[in-house]
Amino acid sequence: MSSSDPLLEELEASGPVQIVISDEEHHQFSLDEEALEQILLQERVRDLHVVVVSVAGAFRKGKSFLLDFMLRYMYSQGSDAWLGGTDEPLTGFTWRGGCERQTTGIQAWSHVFTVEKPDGSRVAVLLLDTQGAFDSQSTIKDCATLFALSTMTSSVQVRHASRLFTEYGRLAMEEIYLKPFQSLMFLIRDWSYPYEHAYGLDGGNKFLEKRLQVKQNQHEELQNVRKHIHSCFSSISCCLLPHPGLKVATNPHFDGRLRDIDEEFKRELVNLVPLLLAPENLMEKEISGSKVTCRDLLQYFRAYMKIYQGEELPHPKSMLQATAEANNLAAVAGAKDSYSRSMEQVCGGDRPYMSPADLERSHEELKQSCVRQFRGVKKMGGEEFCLRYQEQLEQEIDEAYASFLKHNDGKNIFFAARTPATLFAVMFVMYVASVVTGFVGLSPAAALCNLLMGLALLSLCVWVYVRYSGEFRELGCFIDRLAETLWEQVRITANQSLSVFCFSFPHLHLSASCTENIFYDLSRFYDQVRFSIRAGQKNLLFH
Ligand SMILES: Nc1nc2c(ncn2[C@@H]2O[C@H](COP(=O)(O)OP(=O)(O)OP(=O)(O)O)[C@@H](O)[C@H]2O)c(=O)[nH]1
Ligand SMILES: [Mg+2]
Repeated sequence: MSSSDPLLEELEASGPVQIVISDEEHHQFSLDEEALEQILLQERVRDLHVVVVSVAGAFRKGKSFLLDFMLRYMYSQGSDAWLGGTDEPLTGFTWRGGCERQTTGIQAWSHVFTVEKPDGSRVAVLLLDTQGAFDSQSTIKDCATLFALSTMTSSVQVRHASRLFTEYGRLAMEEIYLKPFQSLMFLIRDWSYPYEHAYGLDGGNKFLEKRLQVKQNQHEELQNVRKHIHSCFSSISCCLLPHPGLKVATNPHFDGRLRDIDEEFKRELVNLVPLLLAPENLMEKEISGSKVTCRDLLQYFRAYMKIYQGEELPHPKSMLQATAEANNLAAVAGAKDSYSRSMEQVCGGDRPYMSPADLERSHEELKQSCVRQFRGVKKMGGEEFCLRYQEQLEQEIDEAYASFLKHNDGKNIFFAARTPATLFAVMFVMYVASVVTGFVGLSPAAALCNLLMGLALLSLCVWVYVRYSGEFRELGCFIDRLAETLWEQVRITANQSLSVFCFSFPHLHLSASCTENIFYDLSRFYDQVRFSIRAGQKNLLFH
């Protein structure tokens, strides 16, 4: 790869990006949409299905530390030596020792990895780090918001045991009959009882099974959590990790190098990370049964963030509503993007001028196919809800068409020459008028005509200068508008005269619509003829 390779440059510049910002004072969170857009809307990944891996849990437990090993795995692209050199400091998401919290809000790794799965599909992998819960500065609502956000947006969440959000999942469940969350992995660190349950996934799963058993003598609430957690997540697992050693936990100068980490911990880490990130284990984010692309994920973030900005914790129903809304918005965005891309190919910047009728025909065809695409996406919220978004899509497509049309008009050489042509015409008419009026002795009228001719000439000079230099563009637009108004006036007057003419000579068989907009209809007529010839229907020519 050369150093000017954009992917290489992006890799070199990659780092943690704050996507959810926490306002400490007001206990509010806000989404940095621009930052998230820059990550998720990169051309390389925006249409790929996304795997979102997040690590959440109590504060100061080593979440960012673990994520940095995940980053090493992702960057090594399947190499066996992914864990790194013995003296390499651990970098990536910022981590440190001590008892003061480090990560706030939600951070994403700016580089979205692309991985080919064994079935040949390419997926995008996004890594998220979240603020730790239960620190002294956050309220219960803060913790709940962040947990819920990362649970709702990730396909695999690694976290310490918590029961806070299983309730959300359960209530949403009642209405959609699908498991609302995907994969949850409890990670239990500093496990001290390997003689009862061995380190790793097997021991962890056995431990979890035992813990999730419902017993009659348990408190009802605990029983409920145990019952419901399985109905909320498609898969739940547990992994037990050994203590990483005293240097990791207590040495203030520890910089993450492998030399200072216990062998046993490293051994388990080598097993754990591929369980989450190996191509065959990657799990795409799904919402209501359909896989989500990076572009869709942006909509979900926006929708969820909106409902978490209120004073209260949102009701599960509004979470469901937000999901349905985002679901539909994502389908709108996907369909509109298909429309814009196809139209770009038909009449984009580098394509030559196209006749308005051909353009309209392509627009209608593409609009139909994009609406079909929208309707084909599995969506939540019912038919009526979906119709609202279909209308929005149609409106957005029409708006995009209007700008494509304008752009296309701009490529028409006659359209571009309209202003100077009009000004020339004004000058010519005024010149003739001044000669005639001068000849019959109406000298004030002749002077007025001369003045108008001079003004038209001045406008023409200014217009040429503006077009050439790109300065005083406002003035240029004003002259364009003035010329257009004049042109339109002349056109309307000409049409009206033509109507009167047709009315007086009906045997000419000029249609009524033709008199309304003769120029446009003539071009349509011409296109129709051309189209008919192309279709081999030569008889249409004589209609
Ligand atoms: N005991 C123990 N310490 C660990 C483990 N993993 C990392 N640490 C240490 O935990 C400390 C905190 O690590 P971070 O990754 O910053 O923790 P965090 O959970 O991201 O912290 P916040 O962002 O503040 O919530 C560091 O000093 C790590 O060396 C572990 O498995 N066990
Ligand atoms: Mg952290």
